[in-house]
Amino acid sequence: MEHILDCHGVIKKYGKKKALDSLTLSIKPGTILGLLGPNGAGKTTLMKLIVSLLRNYKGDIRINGSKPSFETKKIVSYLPDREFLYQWMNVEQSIAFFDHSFVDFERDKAYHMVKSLGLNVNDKIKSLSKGMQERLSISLAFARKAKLYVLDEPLAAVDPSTRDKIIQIIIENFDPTSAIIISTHLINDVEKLFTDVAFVNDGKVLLQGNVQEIKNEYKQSIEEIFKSMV
Ligand SMILES: Nc1ncnc2c1ncn2[C@@H]1O[C@H](COP(=O)(O)OP(=O)(O)OP(=O)(O)O)[C@@H](O)[C@H]1O
Repeated sequence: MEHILDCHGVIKKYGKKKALDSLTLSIKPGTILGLLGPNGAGKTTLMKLIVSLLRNYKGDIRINGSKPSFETKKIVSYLPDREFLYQWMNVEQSIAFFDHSFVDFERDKAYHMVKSLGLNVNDKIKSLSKGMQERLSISLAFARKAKLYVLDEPLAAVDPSTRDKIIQIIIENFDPTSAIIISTHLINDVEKLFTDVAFVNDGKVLLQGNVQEIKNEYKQSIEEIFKSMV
């Protein structure tokens, strides 16, 4: 089966600083990968390379067989780790904006998701709390019918019960011909979402594999294994 994402020996430097140091990672369709690593491990750098926001790297990155480019952006839905919504818009205008921006955007799905997460279409973005904006951002990212979803710390600001609800929505809507990468520090809270995890530290992948197989092998929780490795 062809990988949706293949990264091989990826090196990315900022000046003399090596943010990624021969990083190798691959993802098959049907994978929900937790990208786990401490601050500064290289998670955001890797995600920005995948979504073609950063260039000038060494090694090889392939998305569905192609190098990251304007073309691959069409099949990758990206949720950055910073606010990206236009504050002057309301929820409905944000949905319309995404609808115009992406051919794979499913407007009805977006309406359904924002509604089930307790948002009103007339809510002004600037009046929404950080957690409410996160609910909208996640709805917009998942309303695209993408091949690869790249979500940088998407669940940090939402309360635990909303987090569970979002996890439920992601699982219910997950198309097994696609794949998701999610970076997070909230290992225990979101572990149930992952089929696979990759531990990243100092720009390298220390361990990647299926969650259940890793747990069986190490006989510890993912968080315990993670803490013993990084
Ligand atoms: N624009 C930049 N210029 C210089 N160094 C950078 C830049 N962006 C990131 N770095 C450095 O690259 C390394 C990896 O950073 P990155 O943001 O990818 O890590 P991260 O795993 O996403 O961290 P966090 O969990 O804190 O968001 C860090 O040492 C960081 O200081």
